[in-house]
Amino acid sequence: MAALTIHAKSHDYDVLVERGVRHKVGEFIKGRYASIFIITDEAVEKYYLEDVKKSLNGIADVSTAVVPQGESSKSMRQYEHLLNSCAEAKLDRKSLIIALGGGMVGDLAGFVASTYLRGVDYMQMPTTILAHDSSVGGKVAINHPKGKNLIGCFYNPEKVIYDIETIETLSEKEIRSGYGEVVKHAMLSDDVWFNELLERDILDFSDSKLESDLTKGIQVKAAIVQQDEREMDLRRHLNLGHTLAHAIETELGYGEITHGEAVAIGLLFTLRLSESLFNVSLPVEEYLTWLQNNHYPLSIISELDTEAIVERMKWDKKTVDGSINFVLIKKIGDICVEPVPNQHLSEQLNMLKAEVSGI
Ligand SMILES: NC(=O)c1ccc[n+]([C@@H]2O[C@H](COP(=O)([O-])OP(=O)(O)OC[C@H]3O[C@@H](n4cnc5c(N)ncnc54)[C@H](O)[C@@H]3O)[C@@H](O)[C@H]2O)c1
Ligand SMILES: O=C(O)C(=O)C[C@@H](O)[C@H](O)[C@H](O)COP(=O)(O)O
Ligand SMILES: [Zn+2]
Repeated sequence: MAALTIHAKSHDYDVLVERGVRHKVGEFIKGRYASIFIITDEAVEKYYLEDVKKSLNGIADVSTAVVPQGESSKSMRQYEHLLNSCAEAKLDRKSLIIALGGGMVGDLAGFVASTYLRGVDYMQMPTTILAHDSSVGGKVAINHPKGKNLIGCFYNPEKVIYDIETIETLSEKEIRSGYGEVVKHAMLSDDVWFNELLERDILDFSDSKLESDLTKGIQVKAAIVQQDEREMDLRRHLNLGHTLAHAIETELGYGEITHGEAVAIGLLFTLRLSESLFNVSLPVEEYLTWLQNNHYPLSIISELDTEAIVERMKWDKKTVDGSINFVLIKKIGDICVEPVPNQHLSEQLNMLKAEVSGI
């Protein structure tokens, strides 16, 4: 069991990482709330909703809402649907919303919690590898056709209860997706962890390796969000790889590529782009080999229209006055943010497309 307390401006909250902890959720909530509203998706409902409901038996009135699985549910439509469900369930300021699922559910349910009655308490119960990232730090949002997470706010959970036993039912694609954010945290951190990760087949993880990766990822994120909760400066580092990733996700249509796979590709571009700007040598070949060995969908890059992607990148939230600010890397663990001219981004994207189509 690993536990960490995040010191946020609004309140401190604990992140508990433990196998099987979904069966004990009631213990953490007892006596605090009169009613509980669990938001989940269709796939997670099938596996874990009953366990959580059982653990809340006799603790409070429990109602549930189930949204379709997939990124397209992070939408105005599902947001409105959930607000209606909150009203129908007569939730009040002594109610708790539980987000049971991956990052899609966490972002959507968190945004509902942040706006219903101008804010009710919510708890994150992540069930994917990727959600070691999304469940911590309080960014909640839905997507807009123009860009990812364009409608949202910062709203911290009361608690994060992470039952890593739930990861056993994830598909290979979702393990790959989750490791996109794990490798991002390793790049932000140090080359010991990064190099060790590159040695590994991510489908072949042991429980202890997985727990250690997730705990380290959460620690990297926690250290940053505690210093800069609202992304005035340092928190932009957590967006490493995301300017391209979000552009790809939006261009292809939400859900056509997973967020973590897009991030993994965005990180490859970031390494190449950083080399071109700083005259440094980065472990690009090693990272590319790891991506190939683990079957990340690199060929998608060659299908993209370069100018369309550059246009999409302008919707990044770090863009100021039309200038795209990119999170760049000088060496593993040494990160900076700088404006990059559109022309240079186009050239580098074309070069990466050529490189990837040749492998
Ligand atoms: N708020 C943040 O800081 C933050 C950080 C990173 C990512 N995100 C967001 O998170 C989302 C991606 O999260 P995700 O990758 O968890 O996606 P997701 O929530 O869509 O889950 C991926 C798929 O796995 C299924 N699933 C979830 N848990 C399962 C389990 N235990 N067993 C079997 N199937 C399971 C889901 O039904 C879904 O089909 C994106 O919207 C991204 O923008 C937010
Ligand atoms: O927590 C953050 O800050 C991050 O940037 C983490 C990212 O992994 C995550 O995808 C986040 O939702 C992206 O935020 P956005 O502000 O670029 O939408
Ligand atoms: Zn992300």
